[in-house]
Amino acid sequence: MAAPSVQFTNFEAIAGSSPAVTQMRREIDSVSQYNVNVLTTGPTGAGKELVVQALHAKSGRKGKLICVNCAAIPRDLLEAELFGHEKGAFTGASTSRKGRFEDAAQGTLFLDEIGDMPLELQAKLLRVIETRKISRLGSNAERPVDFRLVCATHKNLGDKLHRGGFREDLLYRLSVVVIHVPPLSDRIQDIPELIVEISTQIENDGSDLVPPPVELDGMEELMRYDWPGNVRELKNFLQRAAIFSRGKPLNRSMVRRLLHLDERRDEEQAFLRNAIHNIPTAVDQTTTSEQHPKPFEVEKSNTSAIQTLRSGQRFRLKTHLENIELNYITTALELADSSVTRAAQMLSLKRTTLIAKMRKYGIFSEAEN
Ligand SMILES: Nc1ncnc2c1ncn2[C@@H]1O[C@H](COP(=O)(O)OP(=O)(O)OP(=O)(O)O)[C@@H](O)[C@H]1O
Repeated sequence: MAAPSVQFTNFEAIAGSSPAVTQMRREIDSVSQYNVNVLTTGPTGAGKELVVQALHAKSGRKGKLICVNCAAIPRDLLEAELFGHEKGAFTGASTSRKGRFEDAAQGTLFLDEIGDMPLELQAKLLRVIETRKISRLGSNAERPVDFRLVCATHKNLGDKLHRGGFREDLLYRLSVVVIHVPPLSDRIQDIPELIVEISTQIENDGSDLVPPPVELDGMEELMRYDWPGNVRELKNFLQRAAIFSRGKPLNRSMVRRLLHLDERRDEEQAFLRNAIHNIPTAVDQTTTSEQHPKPFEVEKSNTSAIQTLRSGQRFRLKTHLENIELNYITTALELADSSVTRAAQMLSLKRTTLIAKMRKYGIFSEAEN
């Protein structure tokens, strides 16, 4: 089986001129010539692999860039994948085979999701880093290997280390240089440049898709969104836009539709109305919990949490809860004709607590009474 190597990426393919991306490019530039281990960190879809491709492209190393995703290969196969095996080393090993360390000869070995590497293999990796030699499974012969090691993780390896899931000595070895790729929400000013670069990539990827131009109000909407799936989510969005916009430039309402923002808002508002109408009030003293489902019961039927958490996209509970809180407060104020007192009753909050929350979110109520 041929080793999975990836296309070289131009340094220029890393779009963005925010301070964070400028710094990232500078770090790639400085470190690429040296054969030191590099760890790239950052949330999923932020561009870690792109950094690794740029590091390899700029390194001048003659061999290939070989990628191994430690989370995608079953534990018991990962060792043979990395180290290779001799014929008969295990059931089914009918021929001998090189491993990825050997495939990366004079090139770069990229171990993605290194945080998922089992502890036993971490010990073996540490030894290879120290000796620059490997033994294929089923053989005691040591073979010299010449590779440059780059690893990536979206997990906090420090946390994993404290829980005993990652070796401290290996972490120090891997992180001679750490290049952090920040979430897209921390460099929102890069979005226009990213759209240009990614649209060109999509136009040239053989899919026949042509992302539409973006109007000013559409761009504002895109820059307001928090992109939990980072640049990958932006790319998916542009592919969706190319399919559904029928060549029309993207304005605010199309962007909202394609991001399903109105549906999310409607869902939350419907949930809120349902919840508010089921809160027993002073007038409705006789209401019992049997007659009206509690808000919790309404929430249990909501499958969006399962979908979001299973999607693999970065999810921030704090931001999500703040959005829900803000939505409840604004809707309660709307339903209460801006009366803070009545809105506070609807939300079962003290009036002073609601006022404090309104200040936090910058909400002003003219009909404050
Ligand atoms: N700065 C950028 N400029 C252009 N394209 C980018 C940039 N950052 C990311 N991309 C594109 O976004 C997609 C996701 O990036 P990438 O695969 O590098 O993310 P990742 O952090 O490695 O994700 P994961 O942790 O899920 O493996 C890719 O198609 C990549 O080309």
